[in-house]
Amino acid sequence: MLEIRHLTKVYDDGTVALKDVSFTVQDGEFLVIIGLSGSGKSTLLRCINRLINPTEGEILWDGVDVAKLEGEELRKVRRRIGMVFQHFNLVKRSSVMTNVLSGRLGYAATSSSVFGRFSPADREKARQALTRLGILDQAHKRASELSGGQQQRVGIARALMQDPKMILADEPVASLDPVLAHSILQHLENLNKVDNITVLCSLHYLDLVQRYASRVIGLRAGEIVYEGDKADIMSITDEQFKEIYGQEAERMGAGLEGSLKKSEGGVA
Ligand SMILES: Nc1ncnc2c1ncn2[C@@H]1O[C@H](COP(=O)(O)OP(=O)(O)OP(=O)(O)O)[C@@H](O)[C@H]1O
Repeated sequence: MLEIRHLTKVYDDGTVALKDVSFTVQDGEFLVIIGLSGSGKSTLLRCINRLINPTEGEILWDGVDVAKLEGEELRKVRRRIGMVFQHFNLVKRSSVMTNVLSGRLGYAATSSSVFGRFSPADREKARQALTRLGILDQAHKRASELSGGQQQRVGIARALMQDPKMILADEPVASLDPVLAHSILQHLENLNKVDNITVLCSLHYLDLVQRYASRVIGLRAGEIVYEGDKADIMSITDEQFKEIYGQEAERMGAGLEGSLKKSEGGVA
């Protein structure tokens, strides 16, 4: 279980990005975070794995306060938290395989992996991850040669190499078209349902929120202004969604489900 208690982040320039944020995430949830641009979604996700250091508050993960960890203890916790980024964050000139293997670096006992000598077991694990994401045939291409949807699948395969207990996905489909967005979210849903990996994901289309979230929190100016479970999400109106999200809120469009069968990455 993840318990965020009174989390506050004030950046060096005085910007208050999170203000006394508290919520709990049970293991196995698919929590979606919604909120306008600038509302604090990225800051919140990045505080949880300490890519950003919170100013105040606790991040209790199975009772351990991640906000207080340092050194080896922080490294051990971090390697169980996969991260998926809007712009994929791949090393574009490296191969897909190398990018996926890099997800294993947190487990490296020596520096050998840094120089490209991953163990046969790690390589097999990477092949399995790529197979699961449907892109094993791309393994030896440069990451830059892949389409956006394929690159995001590499990003998920890389996260999978960490044997994550939790995945933080920061606007993972914001750079993708609707069909690819569903394909990527289906992969995350598959990891959530089949492997019981907790997912925390920021999204901004109501259709996607309703389709994938088991629970939603809404942020506005760094504060939680909405919390809803599956039933609440399904009954939310466009007007209510706009109240939380602002006028930018929109639907991706009807009739997508039918076209998914043809998409390149549906988890059939
Ligand atoms: N390094 C930083 N230094 C100062 N202010 C920052 C920094 N990073 C983010 N902010 C500010 O903190 C607030 C929250 O930003 P954050 O990126 O977390 O929001 P967000 O909801 O993820 O927005 P977006 O969807 O645009 O990424 C914004 O006002 C932003 O300008």
